[in-house]
Amino acid sequence: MKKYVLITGASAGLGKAMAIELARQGHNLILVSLPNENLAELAQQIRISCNVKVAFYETDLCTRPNIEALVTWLRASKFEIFYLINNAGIGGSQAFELADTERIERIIQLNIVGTALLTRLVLPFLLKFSQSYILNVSSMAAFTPIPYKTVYPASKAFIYSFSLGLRAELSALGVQVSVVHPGPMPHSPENQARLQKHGRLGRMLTVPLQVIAQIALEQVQRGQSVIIPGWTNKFGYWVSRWVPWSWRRPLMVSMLRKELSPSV
Ligand SMILES: NC(=O)C1=CN([C@@H]2O[C@H](COP(=O)(O)OP(=O)(O)OC[C@H]3O[C@@H](n4cnc5c(N)ncnc54)[C@H](OP(=O)(O)O)[C@@H]3O)[C@@H](O)[C@H]2O)C=CC1
Ligand SMILES: N[C@@H](C=O)C(=O)O
Repeated sequence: MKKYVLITGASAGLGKAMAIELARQGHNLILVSLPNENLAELAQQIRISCNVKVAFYETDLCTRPNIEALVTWLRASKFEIFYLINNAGIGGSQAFELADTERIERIIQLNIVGTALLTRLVLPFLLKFSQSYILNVSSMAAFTPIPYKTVYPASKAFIYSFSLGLRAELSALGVQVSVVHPGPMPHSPENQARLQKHGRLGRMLTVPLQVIAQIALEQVQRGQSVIIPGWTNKFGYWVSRWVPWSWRRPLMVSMLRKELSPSV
């Protein structure tokens, strides 16, 4: 039987890094992301370099019909899926009063609704195995409110709570649920520009993409529930638990205002 790992948001960033790492370990993959982002080329590169099976499906996971169509395709193709990685997610920094309502809706649809619905619909595939895995990608943003990001951290707090609840519910059925909380990942020009504005702090919080992918996948294999890559992010988690929000709030406001200020 050919077992597959299904990864959403696999065309770029962390999703792509995890796809490559899993293929190196010999896993067959199903890659999902938005149309027209060279997913076919990536699939072919991975097939050739890692000698594994790679299928791909291009869709916008912001709508329920698209998610249902994806799952219909998975069933029709008779894939045996033992590992689901819910990685696709969007965010960004902007004053809430200027935010486009469509953008707000897409963040919630993709990060929250899409993750919950896809997980529910893929679960029957996972339950066919005596041991299977779900890895949800949250963010360090899950642990604190963030002004000028507002909806994004709230969506990632959902992923954190959803993952822990689901883990408690599904462990008896042989499905292990983990959640990873990356800090900032400067792999796109937009993210690099934002991080540069935080100078040394931004650099300290940054863990290379491949390292995050390796840590996340390794910790899943060890049965870890909450995965926080990098000691600076672990310290950030500790701060979010023990330093009152009233103390952290002015710092957050100033950091995020700096991030939004025009580049010099
Ligand atoms: N970037 C960062 O600093 C951090 C990111 N995260 C989280 O990590 C995850 C990966 O982030 P990152 O690697 O930066 O992401 P990228 O923006 O680099 O890539 C996002 C991936 O998701 C796909 N995607 C975006 N929108 C949709 C959609 N509507 N339907 C289907 N696929 C979609 C993209 O597809 P396509 O290429 O086709 O557009 C792409 O493959 C996300 O959940 C993010 O919230 C957490 C902490 C920090
Ligand atoms: N992708 C998110 C990273 O934290 C963001 O847009 O802020």
